[in-house]
Amino acid sequence: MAESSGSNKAAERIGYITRVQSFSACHRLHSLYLSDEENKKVYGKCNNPYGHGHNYKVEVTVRGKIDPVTGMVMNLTDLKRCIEEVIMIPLDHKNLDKDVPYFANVVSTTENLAVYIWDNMVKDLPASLLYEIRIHETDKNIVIYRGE
Ligand SMILES: Nc1nc2c(c(=O)[nH]1)N=C([C@H](O)[C@H](O)COP(=O)(O)OP(=O)(O)OP(=O)(O)O)CN2
Ligand SMILES: [Zn+2]
Repeated sequence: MAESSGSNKAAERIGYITRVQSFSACHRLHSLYLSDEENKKVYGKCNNPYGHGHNYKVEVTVRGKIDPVTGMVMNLTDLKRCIEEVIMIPLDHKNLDKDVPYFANVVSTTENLAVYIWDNMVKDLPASLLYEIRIHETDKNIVIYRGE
C-alpha cells in the first residue's frame, strides 16, 4: 500500500462528523411583541391558539482535528449523550412554548430553536468543536445555524 509522503510529523487532518436525531414537539408561532391581530397577520395558520406539531430532524455537526491515535474528531457516543441531554430530554414530546422556559418570551421559530440548541450544546461539548445545527422542521423547511 502506498505510504503517504511528507515529513515524519503527520499533517493535521480536519474532519466533520454529524449525528442525526429526530424528536416530536408542538408549538405556536406567537410573538409577545405583536398584537393578536398582528400575530394572525404575520403567522397565519401557525398562530392557531391550539398549536400544531412537528417531527423535527436535527443534524448536529462538529468540526475538528482527526486525532492521530484514536482516529476520531470526537467519539460519536459522546455526541449522542450530549444530544440526549440538550435535545431529547428538554424538547421531545414537549410543548416548546409551555414546557421550555427559554420560549416563554422567545418565538419558537425553527431559527430560534436552532439558536437554543446551539447555545446549550456549545456549553456541553469540548471547546470550539461545534460547527453547525441543521433543523428540518418539515420535509420542505430547513434552518441552519453556525453560531454567528
Ligand atoms: N422563517 C420561518 N418561517 C416559518 C416557520 C419558522 O420556523 N421559520 N415555521 C412555520 C410553521 O411552524 C409551520 O408549521 C411550518 O410551515 P408549514 O406550512 O406547516 O410547512 P410546510 O411549509 O412544509 O407546508 P407545505 O404546505 O407542505 O408547504 C411557518 N413559517
Ligand atoms: Zn410549526
